Amino acid sequence: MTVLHVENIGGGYSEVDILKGVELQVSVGEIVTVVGTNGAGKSTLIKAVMGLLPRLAGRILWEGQDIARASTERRLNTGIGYVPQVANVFASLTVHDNLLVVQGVPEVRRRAAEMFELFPALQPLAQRRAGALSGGERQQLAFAMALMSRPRLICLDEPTAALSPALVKTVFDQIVRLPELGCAVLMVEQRAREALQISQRGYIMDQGRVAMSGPAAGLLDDPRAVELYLGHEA
Ligand SMILES: Nc1ncnc2c1ncn2[C@@H]1O[C@H](COP(=O)(O)OP(=O)(O)OP(=O)(O)O)[C@@H](O)[C@H]1O
Repeated sequence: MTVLHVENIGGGYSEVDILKGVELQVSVGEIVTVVGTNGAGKSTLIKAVMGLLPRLAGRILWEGQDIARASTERRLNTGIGYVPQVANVFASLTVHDNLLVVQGVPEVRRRAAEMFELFPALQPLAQRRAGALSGGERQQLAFAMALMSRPRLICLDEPTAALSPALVKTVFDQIVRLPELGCAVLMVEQRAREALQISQRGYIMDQGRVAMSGPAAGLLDDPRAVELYLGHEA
């Protein structure tokens, strides 16, 4: 069952179109990855889904309702979670307080306790200021904050950016578990091969358009996708 249907969207930050007729779907239980060339519009697509793009044409159907003109707050409240690439935690607050300040969460202390079970590495850091976390710890906190409201879809903007190879694995391992929690994933990633390896389906973007799409395993095996966009296995 499709939960998110991005229907032929266009738009951008000014009068120049960055997205040009992008079509994309995410179903229940899926991990869907968007990869592609630098500047292709991958992060812009995530911003469009979250209502953060100044100019947008087309429809974004969330569980059948068009949310293309809804506020970001409403999208968050209707079950879409978001982990931005930067500025994704409050540096001056403790880890625990970062979880407690998430808006509109019932039984917030109990949910925060659940997050410490889900991300055990955060438990001993509960009283540390988030500004003093490592990159990987901070990313786990950002995930935990997004999961506090039990979203049915989470949008991740380059979740492994600036992480060491060991931490990249930890973060991808966390992402793989999200569908089991009832949360589908739409992720934009520079680490194209690794991200597709944990995904059911993928989209390859080039200059604001979807150049190729399909089952992730098929894209990883496609000579044209490998040659133009994914590179050969290391
Ligand atoms: N806030 C902004 N204002 C104006 N133009 C922007 C803004 N953010 C991005 N752009 C432009 O939009 C285009 C697409 O950027 P975007 O960040 O979506 O690409 P991307 O595919 O995520 O790239 P990368 O893989 O390099 O992160 C680029 O030309 C970029 O310069």
